[in-house]
Amino acid sequence: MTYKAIILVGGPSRGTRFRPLSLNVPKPLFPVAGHPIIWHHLEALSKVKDLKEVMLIGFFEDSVMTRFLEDAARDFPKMNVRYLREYQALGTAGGLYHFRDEILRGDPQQLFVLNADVACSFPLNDMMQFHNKHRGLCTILGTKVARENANKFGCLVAKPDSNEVLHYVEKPESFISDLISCGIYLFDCAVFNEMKKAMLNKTTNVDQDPYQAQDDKLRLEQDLFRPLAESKKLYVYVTTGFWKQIKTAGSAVPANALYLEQYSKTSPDRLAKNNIDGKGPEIVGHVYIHPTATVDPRSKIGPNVTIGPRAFIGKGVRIRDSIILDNAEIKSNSCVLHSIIGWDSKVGNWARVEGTPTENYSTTITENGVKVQSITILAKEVIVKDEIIIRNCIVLPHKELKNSFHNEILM
Ligand SMILES: Nc1nc2c(ncn2[C@@H]2O[C@H](COP(=O)(O)OP(=O)(O)O[C@H]3O[C@H](CO)[C@@H](O)[C@H](O)[C@@H]3O)[C@@H](O)[C@H]2O)c(=O)[nH]1
Repeated sequence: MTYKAIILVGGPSRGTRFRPLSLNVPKPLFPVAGHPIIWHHLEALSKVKDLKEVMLIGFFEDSVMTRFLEDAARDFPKMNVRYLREYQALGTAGGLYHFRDEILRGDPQQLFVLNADVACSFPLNDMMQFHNKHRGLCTILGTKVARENANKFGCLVAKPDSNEVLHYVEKPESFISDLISCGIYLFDCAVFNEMKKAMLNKTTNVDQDPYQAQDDKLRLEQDLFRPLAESKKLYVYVTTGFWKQIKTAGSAVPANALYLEQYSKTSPDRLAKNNIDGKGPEIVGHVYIHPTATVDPRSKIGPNVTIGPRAFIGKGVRIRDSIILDNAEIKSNSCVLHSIIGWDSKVGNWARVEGTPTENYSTTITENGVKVQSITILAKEVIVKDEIIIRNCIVLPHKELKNSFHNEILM
């Protein structure tokens, strides 16, 4: 059996909820646990035997992906990783259908398709085993979420014994199931025939099907999964591993924590350790420090912290549950909690940058005109002066903050 994989990376117009961080880097390339979000997808795919090619499909300009593709070629030399650009947003199945000849070249039998905006333990080999036991065309990776969050996802009702999907409803208005789609799929390549039918159905049955969006996009969720479920060709593999959607900028922080925890089990050498002689920063829990970062031995870091390339962390600094991006500086005795500190930003001495951990899946930034409690984000090149407190704020690039702020979006 030979495999290929697709990562649906979307495009510039889709990164809006990831602002202000997507102003500087496209969301799929935002670093989490020391690597771009989709690097983690590649790492998981690299462990699938007989998977030789990964195609990123999206509508970003080609140049956006160049550097990432070079790094991927270095880090995953056994896989050919390429970028295929849609001339416009074609929908989650539209790009696959458009590039079908390219995808089917070399005659792969099965195809993984992964949404870019998720953090996951990616149990791909388990999905393969499950997939090869049923007679369906598609296995969806499923997970359970809290009932009140379920309608933000594709919801599945499956037969308890076989896990055959009986109903698939994308973001239903009322509750139908707490079993949801993780946006990770394994298809038999024969699914392209079903896509062709879905495409024809869409172009000929305009106005007739209330479930279909009336536009020229082809979507896996609305146009393909329902007919596949009706013809008993759709199955769900329910994972107990971790999974989290990365929609807002703040959701990068919990995603970071999940990947750091994974490192602790699969590659503990990637994580920072306390020096045996007690010299060096005090490390609490899971922490990733880029080798080019400078961290003062009198600081205390962790848990769930990533410190990026060339960052500088001064003496007496306390950081937890945060991502410090490239070349950021946190000066002496400052405290950074539940926050993202943007590229080249500077936090002065005795300052405090603090957010609120959020467990829900809300993507709204304000409610009734008031900023909701969430991770604090300093975008690129923000300066926080000495002794200033920034709590529960989103700060746009190039701002200099000379006063303390709470619960605000600072433009
Ligand atoms: N290439 C390409 N990619 C796209 C397009 N539209 C969306 N994507 C990519 O497809 C993924 C899904 O994005 P959305 O369409 O925004 O859907 P969603 O709200 O994230 O919901 C999807 O994911 C959930 C799990 O995270 C699922 O539960 C849900 O059913 C659905 O698949 C993202 O990685 C996005 O970048 C497109 O036109 N072209």
